[in-house]
Amino acid sequence: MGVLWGMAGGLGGVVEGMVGEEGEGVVDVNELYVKATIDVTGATILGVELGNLRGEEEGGDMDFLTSFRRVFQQPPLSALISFINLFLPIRRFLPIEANLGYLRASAQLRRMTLDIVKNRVKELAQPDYRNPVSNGADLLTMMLEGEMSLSKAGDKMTEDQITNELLTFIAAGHETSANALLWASYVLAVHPDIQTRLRREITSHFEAGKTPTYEQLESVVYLHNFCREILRRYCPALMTFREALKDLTIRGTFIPRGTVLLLLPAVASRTAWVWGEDVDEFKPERWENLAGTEADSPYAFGAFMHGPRICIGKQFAMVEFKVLVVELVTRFEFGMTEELEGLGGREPRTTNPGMGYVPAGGMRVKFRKI
Ligand code: HEM
Repeated sequence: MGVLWGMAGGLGGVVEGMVGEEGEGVVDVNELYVKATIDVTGATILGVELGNLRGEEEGGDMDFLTSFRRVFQQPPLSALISFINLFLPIRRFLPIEANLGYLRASAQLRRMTLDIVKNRVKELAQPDYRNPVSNGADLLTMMLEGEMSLSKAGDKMTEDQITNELLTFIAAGHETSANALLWASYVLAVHPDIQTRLRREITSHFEAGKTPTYEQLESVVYLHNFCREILRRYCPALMTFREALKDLTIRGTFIPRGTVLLLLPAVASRTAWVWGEDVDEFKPERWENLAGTEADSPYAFGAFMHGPRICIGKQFAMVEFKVLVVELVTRFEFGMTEELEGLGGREPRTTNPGMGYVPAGGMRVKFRKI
């Protein structure tokens, strides 16, 4: 929790710097939140300080960040190749720079992550070592400590396997969280009533000047409902895959064994016969009165999916999301830019194709220091 609050404070500080002396300004939250969640990923998954949010010139591991961004924030052509590659493995054969640059960056990112793993193994062999970034509470340190407690060599993961796991967490853990925060900022800007209530509920639960505990954070029911409603209405991960392990029939359609199914978690979360006719409205209070199919079925809310492949970072993601929302909403008022006002109540267009639910032209929101 301490690491997360520290990172949230850093984000608040950067926004404060952006709004300057006047205390008010327009901020491109897309770029900003991706930077913030990359830094959270660095600290909590790897136990390293990436310094992305502070700005490249002020330090941080630039080589790591450059390859990280090249892989996870791909330019449009590279993103299109990645999308096609999900269905047709073209990455291995395509000799164009958009593809080759991506392949080089991914190989470099892998090498650097493996180096971090190897270094941490050496660091942990020192008797008094304590990771200074995460205080020992990062995933890599915890995995290695777990491995060290295993007695049989055959039970242990190799450094390569650990690296693969870490890369999966890095890939899955930052953009989804950044998208959730982006849509939260949009909703706060366009619904001042929700913003006021959220701020009031938060401040009434926390002691001024003291870092809230996990229990205090979890006790703010409206915050919990607000965050779940964001994830329902603006489901950040658009798609995931499953393979049918046996022949089956779903609602009259026969699906042979081996079929790869594309699942769209957002569909259940935006279906009127599940959630009711007000499915498209943003209503945090709907979570207080769940009564129909949405209450009966655990599958109604699909943001993290279900079953053995459910998002393993779900609990962490919820805490991270809440901490960042608390930090921002208690330090700033959110308002609409002329651009958002010009949409006349319509939502910004989103990218297509894409793996995430992201506004096509980015998202700019007005921040005013409280
Ligand atoms: C609001 C934020 C997030 C959302 C909406 C989200 C959603 C998802 C979804 C839909 C999946 C696919 C699950 C499936 O196929 O059944 C997934 C997988 C995964 N998520 Fe998240 N996620 C979020 C944040 C995070 C964070 C912060 C982490 C890491 C700390 C994380 C780690 C993972 C991992 C490792 C997987 C792969 C699991 C596997 O392949 O078995 N996620 N996530």
